[in-house]
Amino acid sequence: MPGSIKKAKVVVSNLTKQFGELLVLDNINFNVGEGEFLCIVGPTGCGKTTFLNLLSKLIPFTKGNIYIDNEIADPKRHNISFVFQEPSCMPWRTVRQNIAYGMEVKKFPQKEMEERLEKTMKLVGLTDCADLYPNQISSSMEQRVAIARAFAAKPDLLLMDEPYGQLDVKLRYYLEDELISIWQEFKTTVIFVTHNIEEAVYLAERVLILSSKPTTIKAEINVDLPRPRNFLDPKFVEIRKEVTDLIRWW
Ligand SMILES: Nc1ncnc2c1ncn2[C@@H]1O[C@H](COP(=O)(O)OP(=O)(O)OP(=O)(O)O)[C@@H](O)[C@H]1O
Repeated sequence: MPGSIKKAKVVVSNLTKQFGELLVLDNINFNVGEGEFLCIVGPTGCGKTTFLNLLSKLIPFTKGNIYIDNEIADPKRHNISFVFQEPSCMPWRTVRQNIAYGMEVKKFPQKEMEERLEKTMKLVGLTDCADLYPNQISSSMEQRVAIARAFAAKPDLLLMDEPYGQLDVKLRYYLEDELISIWQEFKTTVIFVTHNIEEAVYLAERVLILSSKPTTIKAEINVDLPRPRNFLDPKFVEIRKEVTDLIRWW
């Protein structure tokens, strides 16, 4: 874990998931540091989405446990936000109202809500569209709204499931930089799942590499490169190759 991270925010302990006879996740153990950006990569069908669903307690696990701030993770007590591959905006709310939603639910004081709202919209370049409705903006803009909403609500843990999977490469590079800016500003603890090894090495402080089923953690790679990262930096290329070699299942 990078030296700047002192405290474990999330502890995943002996996590096991079976669907009937099918053992998907097999005794997974790891910690996520407070404010860390962790990426998870792994072969198709190894259980990445299942894993995020377990973390957010959308589905029950077979064995093991997840702790947040040393307590058993509980969606009633902890704020676990999720950003999916498909943007999910409420069509009857404007951009501003969509971003404010999580803060309203959590009853943020009005002044704090307005400050965070303005700051977030600026960080993701949405200030000029604040009063538009989701059907008036592009789907990449909608995804920015979903991401802004998730960060604005001060989650204990933010789970991201391939949020840029549908976007073209150029736009994705741009949004990845934007994501790092907002993460650096709010110091949120993030778990980001992706198929894309380059994306993982670009974003993460640490990459967890999952095996194929029954899935375990095959390796863990620290990415100690300065930001903004450069895809052509020989050290970047070296880490990308290391992750690729570890994930290779063909
Ligand atoms: N509700 C379910 N019932 C039975 N099996 C399931 C269920 N959900 C997922 N699985 C199985 O669990 C395994 C892991 O699925 P999951 O979607 O989590 O993988 P993934 O790594 O996210 O896949 P991908 O890389 O394609 O996104 C797969 O074999 C899938 O068929």
